[in-house]
Amino acid sequence: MARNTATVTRKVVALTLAVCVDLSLFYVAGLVATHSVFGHFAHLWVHAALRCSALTAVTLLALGDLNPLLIRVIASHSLLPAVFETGTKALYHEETQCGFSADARCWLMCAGASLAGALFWEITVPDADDAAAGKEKKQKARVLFVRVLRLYSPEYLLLLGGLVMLTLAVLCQMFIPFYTGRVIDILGTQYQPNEFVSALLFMGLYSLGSSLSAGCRGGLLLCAISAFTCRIKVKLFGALTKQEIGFFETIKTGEITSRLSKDTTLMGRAVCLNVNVLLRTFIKTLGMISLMMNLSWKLTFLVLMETPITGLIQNIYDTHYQRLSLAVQDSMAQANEVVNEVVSSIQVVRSFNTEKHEARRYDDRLMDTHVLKTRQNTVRAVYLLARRLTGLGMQVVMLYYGRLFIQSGQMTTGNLVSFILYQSDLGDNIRTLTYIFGDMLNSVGAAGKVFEYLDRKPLVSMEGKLKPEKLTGHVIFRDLNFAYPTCPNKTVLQDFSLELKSGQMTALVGTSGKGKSTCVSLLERFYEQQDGEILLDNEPLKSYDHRFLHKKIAVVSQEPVLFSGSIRDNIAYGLAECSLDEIQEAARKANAHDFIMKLEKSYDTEVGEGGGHLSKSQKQQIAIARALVRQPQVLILDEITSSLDMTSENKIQQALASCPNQTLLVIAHKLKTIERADQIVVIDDGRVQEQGTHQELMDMKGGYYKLREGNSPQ
Ligand SMILES: Nc1ncnc2c1ncn2[C@@H]1O[C@H](COP(=O)(O)OP(=O)(O)OP(=O)(O)O)[C@@H](O)[C@H]1O
Repeated sequence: MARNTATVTRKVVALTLAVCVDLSLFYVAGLVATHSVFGHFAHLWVHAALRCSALTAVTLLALGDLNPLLIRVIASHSLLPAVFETGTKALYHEETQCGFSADARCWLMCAGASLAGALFWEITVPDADDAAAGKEKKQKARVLFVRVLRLYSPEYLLLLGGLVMLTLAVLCQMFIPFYTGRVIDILGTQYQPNEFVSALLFMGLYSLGSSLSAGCRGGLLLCAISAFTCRIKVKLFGALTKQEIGFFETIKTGEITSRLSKDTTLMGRAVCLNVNVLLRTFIKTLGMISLMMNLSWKLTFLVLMETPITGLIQNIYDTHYQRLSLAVQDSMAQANEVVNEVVSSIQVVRSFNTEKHEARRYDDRLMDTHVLKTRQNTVRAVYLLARRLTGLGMQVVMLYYGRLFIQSGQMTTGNLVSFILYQSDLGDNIRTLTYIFGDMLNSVGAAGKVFEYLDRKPLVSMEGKLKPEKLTGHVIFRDLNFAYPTCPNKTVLQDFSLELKSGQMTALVGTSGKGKSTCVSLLERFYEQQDGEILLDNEPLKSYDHRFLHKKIAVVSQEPVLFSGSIRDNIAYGLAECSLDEIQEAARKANAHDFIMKLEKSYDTEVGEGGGHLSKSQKQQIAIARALVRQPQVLILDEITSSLDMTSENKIQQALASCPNQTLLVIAHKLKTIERADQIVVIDDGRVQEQGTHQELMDMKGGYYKLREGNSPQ
């Protein structure tokens, strides 16, 4: 706080000092000028340079630094009288005495003009100084914007059509106020039917042309936007599904769906529509200014003085509004997250009777959004008030001068009416021009988030190319060290080494949370180990082609996951060509065929969302069939017996025994089911504690023996 006060004081002192020095120099310059013996203009320019140097020195001394805005203000303020005088002399052979006499009005005019100019520059013209963080952000936004435009390339034809229509619409629209003024003039003076009819005819033609072109423009641009959004959504979805599993654990589902649904739409719509609005407004503004100049250049300059003030208000508003918009977006994503979580776990919510608690949680999140939205609306209300007041003030001034000009014969009543019509539109256009930059940055913000995901390289690479014709399924885990990306400090596997011999059954056992499923996740390449390597047939796992690997290594996990669709679709999931015979064969092995045939549409029965129409053991059997139909070389069964009855379990065991060349990795808590395994590996705290056959381990009376004893009721 104290620091802020000191800074403000220093700035006020600097300003006062600069004004005093400058006024003294300006006054002295005026006095000397009147008695000058050498050329007026040389004198004027020398003084301009002197003032410029003095102001720079004073500001540097007081502030210790000069930013680009200050340099611009100082330079334009010091040089304006000299430039103005020289220009007037060169163009009109006149002298205005603005720079020659020590006139305070001249000083005020120059100060106002240089401030307005610098302000306008600051708002509209980008600064090349990348050092400032804000500027860097804008620079980045521009790069993103150009990138979005490039992505529009397949729709360029539609966009071009839209732009042509847009130009036509704007040009036609611009002439309507002009003819309105003309009609008033014709009616106000001596009525001439021919002129009246022709003015009306032109007005009608221009209105028709403008409406038709505007309609076509809208249609073409909306088509382009729709095609673009679809393309980006598919692209983003593709990029997302390629990310490693750790990515989905760190990013919330709500955030991902929000990027996919909202940001892609915002990016497509806003960028394209912004370009449309920008061009339309730009063409219109230029046309209007030239028509207004034609009607009265003095009044036009007066009206344009409103621009820097509007720009400043707009700039302040944009900064606040954007910040609040981002906060609202985030807060809405958090509220959606609660809904996603509750809907997907509704059974848990019901059984723990936490409906009210969840509703409160949702309410809390919505309240955050509400507070932010209220703030956003307040900012908008204040902005609208400031904008209206400025506009109103300018209209009063314009009407006052308009009346004077009509009285002095410089314009007609019709001219003034046309001028007023243009002016009301011009104000809006200039506001739009300034606002559109803020809005572009906003929409580009959404594009930035989409690109962030599009450009993200998955941490677990999928670029392996190896697809050997023969695979034996010999797996080696060598000196693995692994921690999950979400808990990088908690080592789950430590110096973990294990060999899965080809065609043999290996069982991983151990108490909960010791790292058994983690081995499976690493074998599936869901994560990348920090140290060590996993070899499949003596080749690093990562060098295998992604599709090939997941056809050759299949997993049936603890929680079977099915997708909505038929049973047949679910069993053949991910396989381009898979006959019904193969599907039935796999279903028979998984002991699923009998129950499937009893269903009304047998293999074409819909399983419902997440397999909701089936029981847990039926889902598990289909998941097993899905793994078996691929005829994998390495089959992993992660605790599948928990949801199977004894008959199914026995049948599946038999079926698996009929594939003698398959490497089988089984994780089991029911130790009875793995007694016949070729090797049993006990895992404790991420290491192999002991390994051997059932009998060997029982004889050792170690960890396995204890587990077995604890397991004995089974
Ligand atoms: N996605 C994850 N992110 C962070 N930590 C995890 C993740 N999955 C598992 N863990 C942690 O890693 C450790 C080992 O988990 P893992 O699932 O491999 O154990 P497990 O032996 O298979 O247990 P269970 O028999 O209960 O399935 C546990 O402490 C667990 O909390």
